[in-house]
Amino acid sequence: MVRIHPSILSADFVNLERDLARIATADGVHLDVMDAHFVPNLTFGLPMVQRIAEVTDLPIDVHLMIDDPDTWALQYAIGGVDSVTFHAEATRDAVALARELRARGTRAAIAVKPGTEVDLVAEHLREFDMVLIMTVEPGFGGQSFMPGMMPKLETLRARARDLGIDVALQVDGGITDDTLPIAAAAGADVFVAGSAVYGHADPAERIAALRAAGGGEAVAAAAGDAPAGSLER
Ligand SMILES: O=C(CO)[C@H](O)[C@H](O)COP(=O)(O)O
Ligand SMILES: [Co+2]
Repeated sequence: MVRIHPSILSADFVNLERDLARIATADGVHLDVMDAHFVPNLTFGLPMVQRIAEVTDLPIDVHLMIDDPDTWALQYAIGGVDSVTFHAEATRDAVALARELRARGTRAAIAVKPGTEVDLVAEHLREFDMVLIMTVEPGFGGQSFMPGMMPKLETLRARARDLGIDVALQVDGGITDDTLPIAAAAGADVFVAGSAVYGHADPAERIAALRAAGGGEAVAAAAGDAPAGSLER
């Protein structure tokens, strides 16, 4: 299954409601929260996520690139937010945080930067609904895909198979028509795309093209399907 989650990082923040409407055929929307500490960039925080949740029916996938998610991540477990992703590198107790998120009805996801191994994540894979393998250094859109991250996906997909669990594997950074099939072959099933969607005149056409590149059928989460969420446990 190929799920496309456009990142609004490359959208027009002044015309965000319009740009959200343009990706209505996507499977979810990816919101990059950056604090200028964990990453060298600053985007937006909870008020913006709350407002976006009011105007879109798409399942929201919040990617927290912030220090101290143990303290802040639970704030994002609000209506309309399907999953909250925190970084392994910034979290004191990832298992405890994942359990708290799940207890609040939000899917829990853990992200790893390119330099972080996935051994510990693999060890506790049952605790997470999704693992985000960063295929660029977090902080900015428009960077080049790092194919060297593919063994991490293969390791986690094999581990999930061994455990008999269905965990979503997301990739984020440099996803295009050319790189999506590489990540899909390695085991990814949720694909974040910022510039490959919003860097073009017709985002809906780009979503369809990315799905086709993954060999996936159009599985658009039409408005009204949102409660089903974009990630299946
Ligand atoms: O988390 C991110 C950056 O840290 C973004 O989600 C990602 O970079 C999307 O942008 P693009 O598809 O243009 O690479
Ligand atoms: Co992201």
